[in-house]
Amino acid sequence: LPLHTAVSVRSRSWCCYASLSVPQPQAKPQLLNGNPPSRPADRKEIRLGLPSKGRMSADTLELLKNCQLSVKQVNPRQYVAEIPQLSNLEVWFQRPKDIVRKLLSGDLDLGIVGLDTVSEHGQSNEDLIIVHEALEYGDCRLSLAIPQYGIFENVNSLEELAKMPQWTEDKPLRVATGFTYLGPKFMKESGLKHVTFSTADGALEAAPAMGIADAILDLVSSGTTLKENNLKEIKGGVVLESQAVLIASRKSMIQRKGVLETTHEMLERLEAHLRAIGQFTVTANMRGSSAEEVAERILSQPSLAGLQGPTVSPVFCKRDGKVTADYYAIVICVPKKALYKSIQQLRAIGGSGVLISPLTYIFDEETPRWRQLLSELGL
Ligand SMILES: Nc1ncnc2c1ncn2[C@@H]1O[C@H](COP(=O)(O)OP(=O)(O)OP(=O)(O)O)[C@@H](O)[C@H]1O
Ligand SMILES: O=P(O)(O)OC[C@H]1O[C@H](OP(=O)(O)OP(=O)(O)O)[C@H](O)[C@@H]1O
Ligand SMILES: [Mg+2]
Repeated sequence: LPLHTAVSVRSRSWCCYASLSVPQPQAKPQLLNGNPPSRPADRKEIRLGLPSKGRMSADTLELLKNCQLSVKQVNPRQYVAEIPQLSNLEVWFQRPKDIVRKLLSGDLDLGIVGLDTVSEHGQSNEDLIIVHEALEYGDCRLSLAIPQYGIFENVNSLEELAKMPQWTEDKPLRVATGFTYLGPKFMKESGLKHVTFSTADGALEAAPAMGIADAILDLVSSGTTLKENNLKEIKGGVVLESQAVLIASRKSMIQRKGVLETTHEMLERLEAHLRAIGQFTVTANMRGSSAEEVAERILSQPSLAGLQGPTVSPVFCKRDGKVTADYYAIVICVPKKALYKSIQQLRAIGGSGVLISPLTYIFDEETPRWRQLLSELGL
């Protein structure tokens, strides 16, 4: 019977193809390196999802470029690209929420999106792992906001909002939000009983003035949009602080060849770069009688200790036929914020010819996040 069934189904489908007299337009598969796309289960390539547009997109490409992981995209409307530094990796440009969905469905292995998107669309799914939780861009918060006017004029906290007599079972607080998972969860955890939600894709700040909602729950960064729409945040109303994060599928890291290694390389470069962007390398010359004496002078200044103490090297010159070292070259790392104070302190102890250079990477002996990831994966 199985054989018979197989044959008959096959012949039926042959018939079906034969009856199509008009050639059908076929969706042209997107080719990467000349290869047709493979099915999720048997694909060999590693896939990284990056935001295709919106405010995260340019900053994500910029960060990767600064980590020497430039994305090679043929043109902005092509959704597939590569990072030549990472072999066997495909980059797919997708909307942030689709990146999270596709990580869960196994169609992507890694992704960069805002923490808000992971929390909303990942819904604490165990397969999603946040590999780097602070990529230092896309900063915003998911926050509850209410009108500055009318019955809300003297309401400044979530507690006060909850206590307002206006909210009853028949007439609940109406909240407009795009965060239909996190919103109700937050309100429930905050003990607000009489609440209903409505949703929209954008421009939520208009909802209270339009009479559609009493409050909104949306992303805030500078606060300008709220202010321009006569809305205010309230104490205790922040659901989540968000910034860009690197996420990965647990299943992919464990099962798909090469995903864990690629995650490690990306993590190392990201950590080393993000550590470096806060620092400058400072080199200077100092007159001194010995390297130790120069080092002592440097270490007497609070802003000049560097990451692991100063490097001091003799600068040799020939005088009266003899090779001597009257000067020493010093190299230290200085936090960008403390740069001017450091220069003043260097000058005060006799530093001259001060050169400042940006740093690309600071590699530690070991990356703490990598250890954490391995333990989370049980490896
Ligand atoms: N005002 C903001 N300031 C900083 N980061 C923000 C701000 N708004 C959003 N973000 C971050 O950028 C991510 C992408 O937001 P963006 O508005 O580009 O796309 P989206 O809202 O997901 O889609 P769309 O608005 O096109 O429907 C958000 O998930 C969040 O992490
Ligand atoms: O605090 P601010 O700096 O003013 O930023 C907050 C605004 O930015 C986002 O909107 P976006 O620009 O993405 O428009 P959208 O509503 O169409 O998503 C967010 O939804 C807020 O409306
Ligand atoms: Mg938006």
